[in-house]
Parts: sequence; structure tokens; C-alpha cells
Amino acid sequence: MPSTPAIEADDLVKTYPGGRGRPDVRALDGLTLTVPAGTVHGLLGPNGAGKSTTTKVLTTLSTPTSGTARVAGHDVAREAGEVRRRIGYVSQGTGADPLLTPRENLVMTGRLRGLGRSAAADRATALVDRFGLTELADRGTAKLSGGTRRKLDVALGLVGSPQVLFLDEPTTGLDPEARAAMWDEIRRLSGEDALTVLLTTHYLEEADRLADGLSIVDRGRVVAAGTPDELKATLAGDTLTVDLVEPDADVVRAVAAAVPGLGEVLVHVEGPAGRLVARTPDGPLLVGPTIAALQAAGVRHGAVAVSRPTLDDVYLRHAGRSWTSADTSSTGVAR
Ligand SMILES: Nc1ncnc2c1ncn2[C@@H]1O[C@H](COP(=O)(O)OP(=O)(O)OP(=O)(O)O)[C@@H](O)[C@H]1O
Repeated sequence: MPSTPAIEADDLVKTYPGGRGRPDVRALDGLTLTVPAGTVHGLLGPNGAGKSTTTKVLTTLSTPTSGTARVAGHDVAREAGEVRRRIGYVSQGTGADPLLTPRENLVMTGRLRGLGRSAAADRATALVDRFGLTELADRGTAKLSGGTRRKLDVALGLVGSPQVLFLDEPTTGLDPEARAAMWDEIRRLSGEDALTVLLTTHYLEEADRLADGLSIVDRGRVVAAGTPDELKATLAGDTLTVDLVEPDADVVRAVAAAVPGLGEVLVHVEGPAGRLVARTPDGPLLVGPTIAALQAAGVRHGAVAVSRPTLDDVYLRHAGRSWTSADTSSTGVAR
């Protein structure tokens, strides 16, 4: 593996004007990232965490307020043209023109990237074959299924034979079958073509299954990085989760603190529902004492679960709130 990383971002800051007297939005707040060449790297974070902004800066579509980044060996600000020649970018929305056929879309993109007529046609045919689109290549793009259209989007990102491919939420909106097919495709790309892939996602499972390395992004910063297994291994033991009914968070914290063996404890309250999440070296052993202590304090509870650490737990540890609640409530930070 070459020693120069495919992507290096150092202390990126991006501030958007708040508008109408509102404070500025600090979409990136000192984001630092390294992606080795030939790997799939996941940028994982809830809505508004700063994933798309990171991708826009790395693909030269947006200029950072401060900080530096190099992609495929070139500086995104000073050598934007060099970077663009070496990357492919598949945005969240489809890039394909619905009025053209898939093949026409591929040829047009090739021409726009400077390929001659026959080179663009050859590249289109190669990508049509590569993505199993032969039968659909000359039919209307508008009639393609969501999964096939997304495949075409990825094919369009590969027209320029990039070294680094950026995929912004490649499987959002796809059904489970199409999502699994896209995962296979992405794995194949990095394995066979030695391509570096940076993908943004807010699906924990996608990151867990697909990424060689992960950066968990929250509020414009990387809060944890490593392989999925490394990240999970930072959390030894089990996670004990107890659903709570109309809890008083202070009471629950006090009760949990008095149960010997319960480690880090987080209590979430959302409306009438709540949840206690605790790290413990031995989950099954601690279920009985924890429930007894809650009941003795008059705390009503629902389901109790013991699980091995997941990426959600890793996120919880670093961001101080669970993935699900972050995903629904976070809209980024206004400062
Ligand atoms: N052009 C813009 N002007 C003002 N604020 C913006 C702009 N683009 C993004 N933001 C804000 O910057 C923050 C980060 O947004 P970004 O789109 O990078 O997050 P994300 O992690 O990609 O989220 P999503 O999964 O929803 O795409 C959010 O608070 C967003 O509202």
C-alpha cells in the first residue's frame, strides 16, 4: 500500500453565515481525517454532523474557512484542478439526466471530462458491462428502479477513472436488497480496482459492514476513529439498557450510582419515555440488582436488554447521546 494517504484533512473549519441576524453555523469545527489509499472509509454521523460539508471541501466544491486538505496527493485549495482530475463524486441526489439513456449519460459525462468521442463510448460500454446494466443501457433512465439508478450514479462517478471516489449517502432511500447489492458493488470497487472510497452514511450497519476505517463525526469534528472492531473494542464488557417510564433522570442516576458494578451510566429522557444505558463488565449479573434498585426507588421500567458493544454504544460514549436521538434531534450547532 502506498505510504501517502489518499485523503488527509487537517483542522478543517467551515462557517456558513447564519442569515437574518442568526449566528453563523460552524458546520466543520476542526475536522481532521486520514484515509489510507485503497481503503473504504466511512464518515459516520447524524443529520447535520458535517459529513456533506466535509465531502464538499474534499471535492473542491466548497472552500474551507481555515485548515488544509490534500486529496490524491494535491491540495484542495491550491491545486483544485489536479484534485478534480483524480476524483469521482456521487452526490446525494442523482446526477443522471432522466431524459437520456444510461449509456448517453455515461458518454456525456465522459465528454464533459474531456474524453474524445470514441474513448467516451468505450468507457461507457466498459462501465455498462461492469455494473451489469447491459440490458437497460439504452432504455429510459427515468424508468430505472431506485437501486439501478444509484448504480448508474456510481458508474457516472467512475467515468474519469478516479483514484478516490466520494459517495454521499449511497444507499439512502434504497430497499434492503438494493442496499446489499450496492454494498457488494462498493466492496468490489475497492478490492478489484484499488480505489479509495470515502462514503458518508448515517447507517451504523452500513459503516460496520463496509468500512475498513471509520471516522465518527459529530458537530463538525471527528469524535472517534478506527476500524469498526477497534472502535467497539474500546468498550469492554456489556451494555445494559433499561427502558424507563416517566423517569426523573436525577433519581435514576443516583440509583444507578449505588449499584456496585455498573460503570458509565447515561440516562436519556425524551417526553414521557426514558432509557438508562450502562456499561458493565458483566451484564447478565447486573440485571437483577439494577432492576431491584430501580423498583425500590419507585422508578417504573419497561424492557431490559443486555448486549455486546455496538457502534451505537461507541457513538454514545463519544457524543454523550444515542445515535437514534441524535439522528432525530440534531441539526448541527449554531454558535
Ligand atoms: N449552505 C449552507 N448554508 C448554511 N448552513 C449550512 C449550509 N450547508 C450546510 N449547512 C449547515 O451545516 C451543518 C452541517 O451540514 P452537513 O450537510 O454538512 O451535515 P451532514 O452531516 O451531511 O447532514 P445530512 O446527513 O443531513 O446531509 C448543518 O447545521 C447544516 O444545516
